[in-house]
Amino acid sequence: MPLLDVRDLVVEFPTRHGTLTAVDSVSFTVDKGERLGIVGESGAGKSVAAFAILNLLSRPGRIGGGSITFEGRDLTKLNRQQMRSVRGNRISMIFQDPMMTLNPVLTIGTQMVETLKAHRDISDAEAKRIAIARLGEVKIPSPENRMASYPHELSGGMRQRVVIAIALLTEPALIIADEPTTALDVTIQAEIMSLMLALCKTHGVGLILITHDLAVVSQVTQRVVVLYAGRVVETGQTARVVHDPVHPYTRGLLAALPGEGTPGARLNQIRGGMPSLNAIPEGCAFHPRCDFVQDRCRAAVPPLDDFDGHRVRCVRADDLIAGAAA
Ligand SMILES: Nc1ncnc2c1ncn2[C@@H]1O[C@H](COP(=O)(O)OP(=O)(O)OP(=O)(O)O)[C@@H](O)[C@H]1O
Repeated sequence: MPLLDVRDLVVEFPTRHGTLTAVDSVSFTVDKGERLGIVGESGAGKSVAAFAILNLLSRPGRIGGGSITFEGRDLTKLNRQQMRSVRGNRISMIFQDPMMTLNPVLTIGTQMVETLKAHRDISDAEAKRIAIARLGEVKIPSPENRMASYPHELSGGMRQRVVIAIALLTEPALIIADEPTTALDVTIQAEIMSLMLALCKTHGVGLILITHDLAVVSQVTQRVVVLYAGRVVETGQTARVVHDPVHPYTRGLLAALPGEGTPGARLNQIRGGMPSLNAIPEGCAFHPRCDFVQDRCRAAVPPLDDFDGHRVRCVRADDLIAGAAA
């Protein structure tokens, strides 16, 4: 049984003009200790899917269907109190902005001790000992002294390290990290990603890494889900998807990665942009941006076809795999 089994998840936002579907029948699993990437441009539905897992959708967002089974329990059926025993305990979340997690008026030590004591029946001294050990693990220099620091006394990178230490405090089975390094300097981004990868391995913790960056997905994850306009368009082993992408959207994301020798330059951007939820194109939602579009692409949403464990939602997948598409 997978650690997390998200099946046919639908997330919708009711509005005066009708119900908008941000996540449309999305399924994926995460095994114990496995690292899964969820990738797509802004507006693909990545964060909304993650928030749905943790029952953190902001109103009027709601789960419109599907199931989210974690450690054998359907999270969509838990009450608030039951959910509190999962969130921040069995599943931790790391956000882009460390200040979404850190309280500016409390010292790092106080926050860590309080977090631990909220979930464990342990003494202050024991909680402090664990907190210092975790700060050491995320390579915070002189962790004992840092316990007395306030978040504003740390750099952005150090703050995110503290957030990672907090995420690990309760020995969760799963961490959901939503663009955890996007707000940091490029050099620090790589350091923090390597640290997260190492810690996930050491602790055997599963990871859902949400990002727009396939290069990071390739570095950190074992499997990947590519989302476009709320739907899975391609999924499979990361190495296979990155080396032999099939869906024109995945190919476009890879072609748009900065090339060697052109730091920061974004070549070959996919033309156009992600549609807004009230204007998702008929048929394949990607068809207006696709170089391989045919009439049938506009007719119906293509199925997610399985090519030996590599799944692709494109009616031209066979042509693309054979290199025969034009
Ligand atoms: N509270 C809300 N009300 C209405 N629509 C919303 C709300 N929150 C998100 N959406 C819409 O849901 C869609 C998916 O948003 P989401 O934040 O999941 O995208 P994302 O892929 O995580 O992008 P980003 O990288 O920008 O966070 C977007 O079109 C967004 O406008």
